[in-house]
Amino acid sequence: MAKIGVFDLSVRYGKLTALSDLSFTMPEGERLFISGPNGAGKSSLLGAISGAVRAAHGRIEMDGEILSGLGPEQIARRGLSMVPEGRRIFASLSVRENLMVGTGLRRDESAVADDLEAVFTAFPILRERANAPAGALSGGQQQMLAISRALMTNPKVMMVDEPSLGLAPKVVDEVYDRLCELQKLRGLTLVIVEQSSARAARVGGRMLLMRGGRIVADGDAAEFAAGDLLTEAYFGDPA
Ligand SMILES: Nc1ncnc2c1ncn2[C@@H]1O[C@H](COP(=O)(O)OP(=O)(O)OP(=O)(O)O)[C@@H](O)[C@H]1O
Repeated sequence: MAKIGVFDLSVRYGKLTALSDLSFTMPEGERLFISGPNGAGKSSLLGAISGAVRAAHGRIEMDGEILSGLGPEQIARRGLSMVPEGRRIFASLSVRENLMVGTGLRRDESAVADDLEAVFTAFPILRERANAPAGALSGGQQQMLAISRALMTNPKVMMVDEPSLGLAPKVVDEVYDRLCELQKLRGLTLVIVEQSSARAARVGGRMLLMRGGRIVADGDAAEFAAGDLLTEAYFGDPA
């Protein structure tokens, strides 16, 4: 059974069609990059899966259960967590308070404490700065905080919208290294919006290339970057 299944999904904003009859499935533990130019529909796809954006038609499933029609909180309770574009941390709250925001739906207090320890072990800087206001962190540290906050919900599936946005290449490397370690450690199914197919190829995984609200290619990220120079030239590559 697929971990995530998307079937004939369409999303419209008024008269504008953002996603058009889009379908794909992904198995548990997969790392899937979603790439494509501005306006391709990448964020709309993540929004529809997480319940933040309403589908015009189609069906989304997780572990065979239909998610369509459920709200973001109900979907989060089923184990799907989202790291939004722009990170959206609470600048005036401390790092620790930001992390605890992610645990609002959980009742398992001792497991929450274990997860906090695991996050602090993965990102020692967050332990060091636990009582500092999150707004005082650097951009890369804020991205790590946003990822950690999502992990504190104890997700099975995590979706990250453009983790490299506005970060220096070296910091992006570090964010991806940690993300991949955590995926392995927790057996996460990971969906990442990444504009740079070269970056996706370096990290490794499957890639869906979107354009105009449709999937135009689906394959190994490394093969895209190595073999399809025309695509690369057409879409450009900010990395
Ligand atoms: N809330 C909204 N209301 C109206 N139109 C929207 C809304 N959100 C997105 N759109 C439009 O839907 C299309 C898909 O946008 P979306 O943000 O999903 O693409 P994207 O691939 O994530 O783009 P980017 O890389 O720029 O973030 C675009 O034409 C966009 O202008």
